[in-house]
Amino acid sequence: MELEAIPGVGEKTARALRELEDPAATVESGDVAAIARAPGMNEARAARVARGAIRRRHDDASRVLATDRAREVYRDALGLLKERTVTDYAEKRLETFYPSASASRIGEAQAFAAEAIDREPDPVVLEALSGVEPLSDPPTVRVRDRCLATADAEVYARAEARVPELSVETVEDTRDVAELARSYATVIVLDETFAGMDVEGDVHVRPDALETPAETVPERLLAFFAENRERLEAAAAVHEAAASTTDTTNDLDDPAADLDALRDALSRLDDDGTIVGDAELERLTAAVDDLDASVSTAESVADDHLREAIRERDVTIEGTDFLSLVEQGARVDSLLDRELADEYDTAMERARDHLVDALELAPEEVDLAERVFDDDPSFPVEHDESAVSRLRTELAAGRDRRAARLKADLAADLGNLRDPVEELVRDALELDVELAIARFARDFDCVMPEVRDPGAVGEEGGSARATPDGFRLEGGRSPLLDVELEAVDPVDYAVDGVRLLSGVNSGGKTSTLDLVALVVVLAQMGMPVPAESAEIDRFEEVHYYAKSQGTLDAGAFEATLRDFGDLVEGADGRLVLVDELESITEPGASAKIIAGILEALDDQETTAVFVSHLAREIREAADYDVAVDGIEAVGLVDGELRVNRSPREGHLARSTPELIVEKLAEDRGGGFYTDLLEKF
Ligand SMILES: Nc1ncnc2c1ncn2[C@@H]1O[C@H](COP(=O)(O)OP(=O)(O)OP(=O)(O)O)[C@@H](O)[C@H]1O
Repeated sequence: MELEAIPGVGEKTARALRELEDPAATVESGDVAAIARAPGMNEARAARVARGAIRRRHDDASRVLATDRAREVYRDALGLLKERTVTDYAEKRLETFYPSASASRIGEAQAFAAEAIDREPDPVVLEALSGVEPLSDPPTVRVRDRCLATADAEVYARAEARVPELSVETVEDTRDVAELARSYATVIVLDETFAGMDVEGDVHVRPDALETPAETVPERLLAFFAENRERLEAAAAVHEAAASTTDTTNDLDDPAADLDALRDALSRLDDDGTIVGDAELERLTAAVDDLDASVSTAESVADDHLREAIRERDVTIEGTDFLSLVEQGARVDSLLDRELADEYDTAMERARDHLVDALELAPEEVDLAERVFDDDPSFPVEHDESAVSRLRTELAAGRDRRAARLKADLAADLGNLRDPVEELVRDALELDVELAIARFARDFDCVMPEVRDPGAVGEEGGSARATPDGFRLEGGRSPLLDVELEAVDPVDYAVDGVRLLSGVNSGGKTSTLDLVALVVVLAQMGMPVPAESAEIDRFEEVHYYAKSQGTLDAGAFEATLRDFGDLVEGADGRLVLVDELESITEPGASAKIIAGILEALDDQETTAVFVSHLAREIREAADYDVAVDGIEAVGLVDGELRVNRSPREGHLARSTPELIVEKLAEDRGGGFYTDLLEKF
């Protein structure tokens, strides 16, 4: 796939995306975290790329959100969903859901959401999700005791790119390789031509070394798993929590990775990528570290023994010995040797035993240890430094061999888990996306709406675009209202064509427009909507104009009129929601302007609701029979309006002033108020 063909992906972004392992598949997967792994990419940009890929797949160039207020409603809708995520990933992933006019895109998103809303948002699963994050690549580890060698310039370049962990050295002949083997513990030669050479040291000829990084640099896998340990454990916990809930709707597919194998592998790995939990490696490591201290303690053990022995011994010196001692400076140790030979042997025995015990030496190491204490007798006892050094070299080599073998074994196990854990984590993160949708649906008693093909209903044979069927809501309850959900009165409202919506002050006209906009935006995102039932046309564009704050100056007024000029000349299949357009200028002119706009829209296949307090005046100014709906006050109770929030079709609602005059007329029984009432 041409990455540049994705809307919003330029040359620079495409170049970054090409750094991914499988750019096309990753971008198509919608996996925001995986896309965000491209260099210089963050999750917000990754979400835009994923959205672009979705648009491309569905050949969807629609721009449903046509006005600022429509975009605000989308942000609110997205906000309600995002509030219900646990992970940052799910927040960003939800941004790939946008209101679309493409039937196939809406269908795809609806299929995802329909499955999601069946899930049970179990608190244990949500808790477990809090530790899950997308897997991250640790910084490159430098391995200094191993190198790659080649005589080929091309192989050299490839080796540097593929295995940045190791130095790559140029060699021309076996002598060069031998030279390298003296500086590096292990040399991996990449050229077949060196096969069969006889060089001392740990030298391997492995032309496939670049293709088998798990063997060549097991450290890479170990570092990856060490870095991601907590995320992996959390993802495993999510799978287990999901599997253990009583509700089977929570089951994830069988986890991609064998969780026991994963836990076992992780238990063998330290946070710095080294091996833990191997008694033999621990013994060898401790032996190397404690060697000097143990030698010196062993000396003390021997000295203590000798000191004790000497203290308790009566030594008789023959006269000649004594004389030679005095005259010739004969050494005391020769005397010691003779007099305390047995004791000295015992002392050395104890020193050796101490060393073997303290370092927990294995039988094959004992021989070297014994040589540390087989010097000439002396007091205090002295060790043989070169024997200590040999022992140290032997132990360190044993430790390194063991560590290398364990690393290779562990890397082999982890290599099998590398791809499955990607899936394990992605499934857990995707579960969070689904649970957010499920919680949203539950919190607001949502239903999956029916998104109709425009013109598909009510038109014989489904000819070209028919009269719009608009929208039909039953029991809609807007989560955006400033009252508790329990206190929200459900709203029924169905509109096809162009309507004026009249009603008392604070009756809920603006809230009705908000509800309609929210339901349409959510529905075209493929999401459930807060209603008992909802059917909507698949709108090409949503134009929602909020009420202006006060009268506009001449310039702003002209700009607004131009907007509406464009609007009436626009394409079919739009939803137009306008709130009290009259507030932009004086009432007389407003009524004429609104009437003119309604006339123009009525000729088109547009669904429109204009909220206005000037319904009567507009009707008079219009040259056709404008349809008017009304949010009615049922009456005034204790100075408070009782309202039926569901607009009544074909009904011009009485205004608040009219209602108050009516009440006064009733109270006083005739006179001024009754006359006044007649003027309405
Ligand atoms: N369906 C509803 N359920 C409960 N309360 C509602 C509902 N709709 C609106 N309200 C309440 O009424 C208030 C006023 O609603 P809204 O602003 O939509 O009325 P309006 O008819 O547009 O008012 P105005 O004519 O003054 O512009 C809201 O802030 C909300 O508290």
